[in-house]
Amino acid sequence: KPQPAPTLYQQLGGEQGIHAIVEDFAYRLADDPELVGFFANTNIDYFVGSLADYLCVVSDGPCVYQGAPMDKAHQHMGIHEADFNRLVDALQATLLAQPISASARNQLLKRLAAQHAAVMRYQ
Ligand code: HEM
Repeated sequence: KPQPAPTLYQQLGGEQGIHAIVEDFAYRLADDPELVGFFANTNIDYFVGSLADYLCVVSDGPCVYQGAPMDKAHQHMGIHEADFNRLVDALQATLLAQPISASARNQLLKRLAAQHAAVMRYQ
């Protein structure tokens, strides 16, 4: 009997895989002098949990995202195009450091890139 194609969530390693992604990503943000300032007033435990839920939903996983929509979540942070690209590069480095296939990595980056307009809406 043919097996259903694995969801992107499964390809990312499910709950454990996404946990590892957000953890690695948070360390990269903290280590990046250009990005860390954006998170100066952020509750990092909350952020990491909410980002994990978000990535789970975006990858068709069995989660509920209860945070703000992407336009409101980032409004008036003064995010410039270069900041956006830098954050995506940090995420790319995270995904490369995890046991994730190129196909899954590119699918996730594509789904997140689709949020560019929303994130930049109120900058
Ligand atoms: C496609 C790109 C992005 C995605 C998918 C994304 C996703 C998220 C999510 C899910 C949250 C949690 C929101 C909540 O729980 O209400 C969040 C918060 C945040 N994001 Fe992003 N983000 C993106 C781009 C960026 C960029 C480019 C920056 C800055 C350079 C940034 C800075 C922040 C900060 C500082 C917070 C925490 C806000 C707070 O403390 O309340 N994000 N983001």
